[in-house]
Amino acid sequence: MFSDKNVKVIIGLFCLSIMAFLSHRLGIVDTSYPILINTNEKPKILINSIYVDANVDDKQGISIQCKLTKQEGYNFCGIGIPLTDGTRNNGLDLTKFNRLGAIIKYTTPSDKAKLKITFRNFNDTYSNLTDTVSLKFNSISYNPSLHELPVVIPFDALQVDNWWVEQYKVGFSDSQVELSNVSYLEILTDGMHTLGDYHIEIQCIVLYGQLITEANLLKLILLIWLITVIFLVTFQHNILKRMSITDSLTGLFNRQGISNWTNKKISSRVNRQKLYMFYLDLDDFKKVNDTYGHKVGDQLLKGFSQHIQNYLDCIENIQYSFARLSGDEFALVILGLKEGQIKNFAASLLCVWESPILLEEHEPYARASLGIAHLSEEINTFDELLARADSAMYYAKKDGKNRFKIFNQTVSQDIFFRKQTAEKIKNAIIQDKFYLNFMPIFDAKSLNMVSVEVLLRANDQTLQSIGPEVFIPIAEEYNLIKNIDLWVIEATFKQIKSEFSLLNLIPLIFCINISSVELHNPNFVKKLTELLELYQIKPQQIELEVTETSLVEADLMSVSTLQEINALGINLTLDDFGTGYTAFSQLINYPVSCLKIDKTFIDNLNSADKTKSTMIKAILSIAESYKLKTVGEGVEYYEQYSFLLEQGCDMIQGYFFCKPLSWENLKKSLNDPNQQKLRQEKIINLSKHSI
Ligand SMILES: Nc1nc2c(ncn2[C@@H]2O[C@H](COP(=O)(O)OP(=O)(O)OP(=O)(O)O)[C@@H](O)[C@H]2O)c(=O)[nH]1
Repeated sequence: MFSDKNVKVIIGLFCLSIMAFLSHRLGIVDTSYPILINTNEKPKILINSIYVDANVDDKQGISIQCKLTKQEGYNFCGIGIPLTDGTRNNGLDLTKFNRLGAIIKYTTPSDKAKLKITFRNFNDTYSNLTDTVSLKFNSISYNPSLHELPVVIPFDALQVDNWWVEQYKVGFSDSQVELSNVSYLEILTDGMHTLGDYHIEIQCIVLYGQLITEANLLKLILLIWLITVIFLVTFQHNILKRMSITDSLTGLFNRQGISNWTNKKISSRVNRQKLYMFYLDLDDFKKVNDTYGHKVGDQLLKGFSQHIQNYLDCIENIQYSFARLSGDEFALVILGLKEGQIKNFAASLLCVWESPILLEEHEPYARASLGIAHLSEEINTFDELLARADSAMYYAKKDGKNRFKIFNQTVSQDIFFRKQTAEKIKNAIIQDKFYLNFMPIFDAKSLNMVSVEVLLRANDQTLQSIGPEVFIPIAEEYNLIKNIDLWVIEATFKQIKSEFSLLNLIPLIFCINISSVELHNPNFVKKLTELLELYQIKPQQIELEVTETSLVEADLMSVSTLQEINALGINLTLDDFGTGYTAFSQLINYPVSCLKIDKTFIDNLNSADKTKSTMIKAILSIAESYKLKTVGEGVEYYEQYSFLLEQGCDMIQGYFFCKPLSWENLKKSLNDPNQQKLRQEKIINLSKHSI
């Protein structure tokens, strides 16, 4: 619970407490008060009998000479030392002292004679200035001949004189020793039982005490501990509270912080119409991490947030809250902009990070997509507002990134559509409404069918009408793709098993597409292995296709998953090759055995622009040098086929030879020996025409 700093404070305080206690015990905080030096009042002779003569000499210390001439009644003689000017509440407070040290020489006719020391305390409840005897007698009697000099008398040994208690009829509470307002110190013979000379010579009387009593010191230490602990707990609580709303990397608010801020503004209902939420997501931030490393990525996030903050601080008449939500996602809530200003503001925000962000060694560019949502009447919480801005941002990304999109009716309808589609996908999985089609792939030279790409189809009408190119990305967005991938793999394996003998005679490879999320799914390879065993499928019968774009990140996990798949004996194809950013030299890092040239290159082969054909030539030549097989997909015309054949493409896939087949038609095609011949004849005929 406590931070290192707090632990240090506690340890420090503990040491100080011990030191204070030990110092107290060792007397370092002791104090003393020499009475004879500090009093200006004249000592007084105290006697109670006409048979006693006394005279005082106060030149060196104070001494008194008494002579008892006749023994009758109780006789005493001594010195009274006034400690005050005699006014009622002007006595000494001796409570901070705990002992008295005295050098008093006492000469008597008998060595049994005792000396009495009395502190006289004034207390309004029983004392009267006109009757000095009414001052309480806090006394001790001792025999000086039994003690070495100086004698030390602890105050604990003082007692209130009994005769005084009885004479003044004081109650229990007042018959205790009391030293808070001491007016006199008396040093007397405690009775004079033998005739003769009594001599009291007071050389020195010192009161000893401590600046603070042990009990008070302990109380003080306890109080300091209490205050410190309360302070530390409050301090710690504030730190934790602050941490709980702060992003540690950028120092901005985190999601909780901006949520609190925004919800307060929403509930205050002031200026609602001027509150806008901006959802910012950096574009292609993964690439920054991959190219420069996470440390630079972190610096970029900091630099980016600083750029925006600096910009916002220059804008007058707005209130804002800016937060990092997670990863490369930020939220900005602005209060004070009018509707007409929003587009300009968003456009200027996009310019803020146009210049490169200067880091120690690199100068990476930050680009971001913005989603904007306005606080309308039907929105009551931060989360609702954020969800809208997030959806709008999603569209800004889809439209090409580095732009802004304001949440509107179209966005809202599209979200509704996507949610509904996701629901349908879920139901289709549960109700087994998917089925498979098979797209043949032919050897470019022999035109023999060597493999088929497994295609997912849905029985559900809506899914059928929108097609897999729309519903598969939605399945990815709603995290349903893993279920679909496994469904396709298992369904394919079941079909292969059902035609075991046919597929034993005609070796055909089934190419199955898997989503990029499987490359980060630690259970995928295990599940794949289980299914291979369950349906007794030979790994050589299967090929898995991953899109090139899923490998852009080139992270270690993707590569290691690919290696594990490869180790099972399953070959890998890089699908849609040419659309991603894979440098050709990177191909060596991926354990793939085949490249599938993206359809967009083949579609545009006939155009005047020769960049596509140049690209195909480059891909084919690099594949040859890396000893990778190649497939040209989306071949629809003879010219496309002949170009690919001429350039050395190994396999061809496309409507030119065959459309996707159902399982039944695939079987028929496999069983028909004339099919290959027909394809060859088609080529021969078309080649004659083209000459
Ligand atoms: N350096 C750094 N990277 C992070 C941090 N948190 C998340 N990331 C990475 O940020 C990247 C976020 O990527 P995405 O937003 O999904 O993808 P993108 O590359 O920005 O692509 P688009 O958003 O589609 O433009 C991931 O690679 C995360 O691993 C962080 O604290 N520091």
